[in-house]
Amino acid sequence: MSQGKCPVMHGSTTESGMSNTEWWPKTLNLDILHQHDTMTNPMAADFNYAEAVKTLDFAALKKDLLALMTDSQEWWPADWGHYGGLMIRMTWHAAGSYRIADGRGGAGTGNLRFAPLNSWPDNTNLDKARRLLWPIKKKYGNKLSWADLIAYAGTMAYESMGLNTYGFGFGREDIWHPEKDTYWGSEKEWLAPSGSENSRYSGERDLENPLAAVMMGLIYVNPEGVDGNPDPLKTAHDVRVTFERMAMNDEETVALTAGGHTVGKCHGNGDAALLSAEPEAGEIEDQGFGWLNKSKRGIGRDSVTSGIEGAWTTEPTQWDNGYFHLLLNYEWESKKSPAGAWQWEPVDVKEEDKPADVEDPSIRRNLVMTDADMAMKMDPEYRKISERFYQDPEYFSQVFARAWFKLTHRDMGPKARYIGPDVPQEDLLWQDPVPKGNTSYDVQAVIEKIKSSGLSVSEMVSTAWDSARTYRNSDKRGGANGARIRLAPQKDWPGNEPERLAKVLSVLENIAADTGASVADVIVLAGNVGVEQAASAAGVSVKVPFTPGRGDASAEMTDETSFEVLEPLHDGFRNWMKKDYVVSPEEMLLDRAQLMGLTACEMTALVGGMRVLGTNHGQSKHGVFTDNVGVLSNDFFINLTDMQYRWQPTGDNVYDIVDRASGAVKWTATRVDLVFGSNSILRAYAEVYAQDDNQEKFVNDFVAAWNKVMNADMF
Ligand code: HEM
Repeated sequence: MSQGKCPVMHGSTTESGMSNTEWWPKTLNLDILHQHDTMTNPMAADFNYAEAVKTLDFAALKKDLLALMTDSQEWWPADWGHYGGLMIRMTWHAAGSYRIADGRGGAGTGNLRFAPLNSWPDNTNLDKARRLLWPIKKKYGNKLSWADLIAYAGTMAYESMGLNTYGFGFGREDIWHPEKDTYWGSEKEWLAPSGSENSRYSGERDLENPLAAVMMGLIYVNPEGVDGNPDPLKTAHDVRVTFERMAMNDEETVALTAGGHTVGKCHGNGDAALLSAEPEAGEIEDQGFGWLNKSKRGIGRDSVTSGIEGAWTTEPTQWDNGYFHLLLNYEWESKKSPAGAWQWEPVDVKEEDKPADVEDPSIRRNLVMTDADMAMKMDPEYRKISERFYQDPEYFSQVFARAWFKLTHRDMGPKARYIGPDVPQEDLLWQDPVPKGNTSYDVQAVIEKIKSSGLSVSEMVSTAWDSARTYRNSDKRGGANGARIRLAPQKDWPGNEPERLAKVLSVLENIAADTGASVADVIVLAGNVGVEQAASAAGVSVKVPFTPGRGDASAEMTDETSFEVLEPLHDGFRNWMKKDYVVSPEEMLLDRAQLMGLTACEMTALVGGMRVLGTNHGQSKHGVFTDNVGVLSNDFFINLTDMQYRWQPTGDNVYDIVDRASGAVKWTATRVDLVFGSNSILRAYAEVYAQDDNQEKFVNDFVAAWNKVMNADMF
C-alpha cells in the first residue's frame, strides 16, 4: 500500500462515491421497486402491525398523551406550559406532505423520522416534538408505530385544548428507511425561489405535478408570501393550488388554516444564523438533533423556527374563535420580525387582545398573521367562509374536526384499515366506500358460467387487469374492489377501451346477477379463468387462488372528480400511453409498478405474460412478438433475447424486429418491450424466463404476481 492512502476500503463501508444512476442518469432506478423489505426491517418477518396495535391499551395511551401536553421539560420548555401547538404542527407537517396526484407523502409511514423530511427547513424543531414523544413510544413499544403516534399526538393536543375531535383510526405501519420513490422536486437548493434552476413553476405560475408544495423543503406555501414577498392575494392562489392537491376544498382550507393557527405560535425571536445545521447534517454529538442555538439560550421565548414571531390569538392554548375575531376586526400591516421575516401585525391593538409571553404571564406580546392567514381575509371566497365561521363557531369547530380527520387519514385508504375504539361509524365519500360483498355464493358455478360465456382470454384478462390496476399502494386507493370500472369516470377512460369494456361488462354483470356474486368478484374471477386457460394452452396446469367478498360501489359512493387522478395515462403492462410525456414510457412503467407494490421480477413476469395474452391496448400489434397469442408461453422472453433478430428504430418509440438472415420484419416492439432486453437488470430477469427449462417457472411467477395485483386492495 502506498503511503498516505487510507487503509479502509472506501465504497462498501464508508462512502458511496458515484452511484450508477449518477454515472448514467438515464438508467432506470429499479431500487424504487425494492424498498421496505425484510432486510431493512428490524421486526420479525411475521410481525403484523395491524394485529399488534389491536392489543394496545388505547385508554392508557390517551391519558399519557394528555398528560404529556402540560408536562414541560427544561431542555425544550412548552410555550405557556402546553406542547399542543408544537404537536399539532408536527402532525400537520407529517400529514400535509400528501398529494393526490400520486398518493405519495402523508403521515401513513412515519417518514418524518427520515431524510429529507426530518431536515426540511419547514420541519425545523419538529425533532424536538418527536423526542418529547419518545418516552411514550418507548413505553408502548411495537404496539404503537411512530407513524400512528405522530398522527395521534396532534389529535390529542386538540382534545386537550378543548376541541371535540371527530375520531381516530390507528394502523399506520412504520417504514425503516427513507422512501426512494417520492419525487419532491428537482431544485438543488433549499427554498429556491420560483424561476431558479430546475424550478417547479412554468407558465403563469403552473406548479409541476405531482408536487403540492411551492418550494423545496416546505410543506405548502411560503408563510412570508410568494417567494418571500408579502401579497395575500398572490398567496391565496398558492394556498388554493396546494390545498387542492392535498384534496382540500376552499372551506376545508380555511378551516384548517384557521383551526391550525387558533393555537400555538410562530418562533422568530432571535438570529436564525446562530442555529446549528439540520439533523441530517448535524454534529455526531448532537445525536440527531438539529437547529440548536449553542451560543445563546435558544429555547422558550428565544427560540427560532420559521423566523416569524408571535401568536395568532389571545389564548393560544385554547380552542376558541379568537382567530377570526382578530383577523377580521383589526387592520393588519406588514412588518419584519426580530429574525427579519415578513409578518403581519395589528394596527392599534388593544392591550387585552395581546397574548401573554410564553414564559412570563405578566408580559404581553404582539399578535401576528402570516401572509397565508391574511389570504383568509383578503381573498373574496376565503373571506366569505371566514365570516361564516366567525358567525357560527360551532359550525367552524365541526368543519375543522372533520377536515383534520381527513388530513390525518386520507392516505390510509379504505376505512377497513382503521383500527381502535375511536373509529367513526360514518362512511365518508373521500374514503371511497365499498359495501361488504357476498361471500356465500357458489364460486364454481360462476366459473362455469364464465367459461361458457364466449369471452376470449384477452377480453377477460384485460378487463380484470384494468379493474385492478388503478390500485396504488401509496394511499391504498383504487383497485378491483368496488367494481368502479362500471362507473363514471372509469368506464369512459380511453385506457379502459370503453367499447370493449362495455361489451365484456354486460356479460359479466349478467353472470353476477344470476349467481349472487358481486360484479367486482366476477371481473376478477373471469381474469383468473383467462389466465388458467392460457396456462393450460401452454401445457402448464395452474389454479389461480381466489378469495370472494369484493363489493360493488354505487355512483353515490363515488366522488367522480376525486377518481380522475387514478386514470392511468400510461400502462406499460398493456403497452399503452395516452400521450407523450416528459418522462420516458419505461419510467412510467416503473412508477406504476411501484404504486402497485410490485418488485422488478414480478413486473417482468407480468409484462412478459400480458404481451402473449393479447392484452395490448387496442390489440396493438406492437410488442406482441409471439405467433401464439392467448397462450401463456415465455415467447416474449425467448424472442427478446434471440440473436437471430436485430432491433431497428422506426420512430415514435416503435421498433422493427428484423430477422438478421432474411432482413424480413418479423414483429414490432415498443420502448417498453425493449427495456427488458436493454436494461442490464431487467435483461437478467428476462434471461431467466427465456431459459429452456423455465416455462413452468414463468407461468407460476406470472400467476403469483397476477394474484398479488388482483388482491392488492383486499383489506
Ligand atoms: C396555509 C398554510 C400554512 C402556513 C403558511 C403556515 C405557516 C406556519 C408558520 C410560519 C408557523 C410558525 C412555525 C414556528 O415558527 O414555530 C406555523 C405554526 C403552526 N401551524 Fe401553520 N401554516 C399553515 C397551515 C397550517 C395548518 C393547516 C395547520 C393545522 C391544521 C397549522 C398548524 C400550525 C400550528 C399548530 C402552529 C404552531 C406551532 C407551535 O406552536 O409551535 N398550520 N404555521
